[in-house]
Amino acid sequence: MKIEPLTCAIGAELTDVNLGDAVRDDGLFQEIYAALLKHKVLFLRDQDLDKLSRRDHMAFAMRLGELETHPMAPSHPDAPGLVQIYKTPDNPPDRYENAWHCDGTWRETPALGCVLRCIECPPVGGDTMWANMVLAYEMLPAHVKQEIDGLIASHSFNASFAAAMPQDKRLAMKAQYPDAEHPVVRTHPETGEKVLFVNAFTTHLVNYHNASRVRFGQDFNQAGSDLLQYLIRQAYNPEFQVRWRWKPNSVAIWDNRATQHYAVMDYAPCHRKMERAAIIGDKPF
Ligand SMILES: O=C(O)CCC(=O)C(=O)O
Ligand SMILES: [Fe+2]
Repeated sequence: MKIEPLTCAIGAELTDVNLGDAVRDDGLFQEIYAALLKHKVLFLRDQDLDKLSRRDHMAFAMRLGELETHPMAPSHPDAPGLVQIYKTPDNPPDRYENAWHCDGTWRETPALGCVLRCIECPPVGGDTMWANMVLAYEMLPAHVKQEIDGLIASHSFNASFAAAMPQDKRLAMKAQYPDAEHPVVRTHPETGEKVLFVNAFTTHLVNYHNASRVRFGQDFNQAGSDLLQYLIRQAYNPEFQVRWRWKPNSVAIWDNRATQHYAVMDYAPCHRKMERAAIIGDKPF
């Protein structure tokens, strides 16, 4: 297996390897996992269904942990647990993955990561981008790092994906997934790296207003929301990003604990079919 970095910031392509082999080969799996922790998102081409079956797609993901179910997206009929993200003329490209986000921060335990395969894609367009949120944290000015140390933020499903849902559905979702609170800076459980952990699902800073300091005499609510917006914007910096051009049978594996991503919706009225196994993560600290 060869590992070729795609940018200075994030992402590497794995070549000369079939992901299916890593289901049964521990050494290969460990090598891929080490590359994932280092590069944060890995890409592979030509992982056809006859080489990497749907069952093996799920089995590879299950080496990382238990599979997550999705409240809205349907599962594949032959592979329950594999979520279909199919954008077709009957299910036209909508506007819910084209926001910089970290998967499932509206849950108590956001996803550890995902394994996403492209089944069908438009001739051009429909790329996905990822951002390195460890680097985004590192590059913050020292006084901002100090200011956000110990801050907690609230995250809501309704803040992003559900904004366009009918109210009764939205309320049902809220009952099932009450808002979750997570540290603004989380520690990666395996690498120990600090990660800037706010995104499109983050609604407000929970304990900023209680800070016992006056900040330029400003209203704390406004200052807190300015600070949150500034932190959320860090993922938008191209210096922290990689952009991946899909082909059928390309696969991306991302560490959701250290990244955000954005699926570019620029391909209507073309089709795009993706299949995704998400892995349950732990509670951020
Ligand atoms: O379709 C994609 O490229 C990614 C969509 C997404 O946000 C996800 O699978 O979590
Ligand atoms: Fe996502």
